[in-house]
Amino acid sequence: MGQLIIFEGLDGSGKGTQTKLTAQRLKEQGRDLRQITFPDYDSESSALVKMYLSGAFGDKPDDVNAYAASSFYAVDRFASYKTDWGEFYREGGLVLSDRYTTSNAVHQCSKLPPMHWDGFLNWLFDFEYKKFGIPAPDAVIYLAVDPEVSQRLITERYHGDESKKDIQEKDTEYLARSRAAAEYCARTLGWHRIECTTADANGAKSMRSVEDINAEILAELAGIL
Ligand SMILES: Cc1cn([C@H]2C[C@H](O)[C@@H](COP(=O)(O)O)O2)c(=O)[nH]c1=O
Repeated sequence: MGQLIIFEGLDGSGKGTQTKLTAQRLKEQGRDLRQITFPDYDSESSALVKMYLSGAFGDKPDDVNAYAASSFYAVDRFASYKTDWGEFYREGGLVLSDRYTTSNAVHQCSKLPPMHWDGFLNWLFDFEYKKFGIPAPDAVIYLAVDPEVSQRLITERYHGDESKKDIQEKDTEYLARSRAAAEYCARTLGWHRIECTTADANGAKSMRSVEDINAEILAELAGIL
């Protein structure tokens, strides 16, 4: 079996950028690897995910319960494993993924009261890793960002056009609950937490530089790969 490393974080945490940069740096060091990302929007397997995110089942994330929404994303992952990277992984390859089952852990957990989180997480990992049979990650790099900073980054990404946000991005209360769930998962599931926000002398918060964050990620991975 190969190794599977996940990059996780809330929307606007820079996961995509860090996954790409880490892949590039590891390739420069001579590592052969595959880089994947979820949802797999280019594949038909993401049809249900697209319907859900565009509001076909209701315009609030809570209109689709944690278990049903998780199954849409799980099917997308199963298809990608079977048709794209499974063989490479089974033959010993290194796979870096921008989001994975861990995104269901963060974003779907948050639809449930905290007392049900452990039960949901047990169900989720059994469902995806045991019943579906896709691999469990070897390590999860969790990019922690102050919610105020990540909201600013999401708005900038869409140039202030709120209508471009998907139903999860629009719901600020849901995002706050997702942050709580992410911190809980990082703490209880042994994720490697990288603090991506810094504050200046006046307390103004901003993101650390991409290179600075990446150097910390590479140092973490040096102990894993
Ligand atoms: C991959 C994945 C994403 N999500 C959520 C996170 C985002 O709010 C949303 C869309 O992902 P994106 O922002 O990376 O395009 O889907 C899950 O809830 N479970 C998953 O397994």
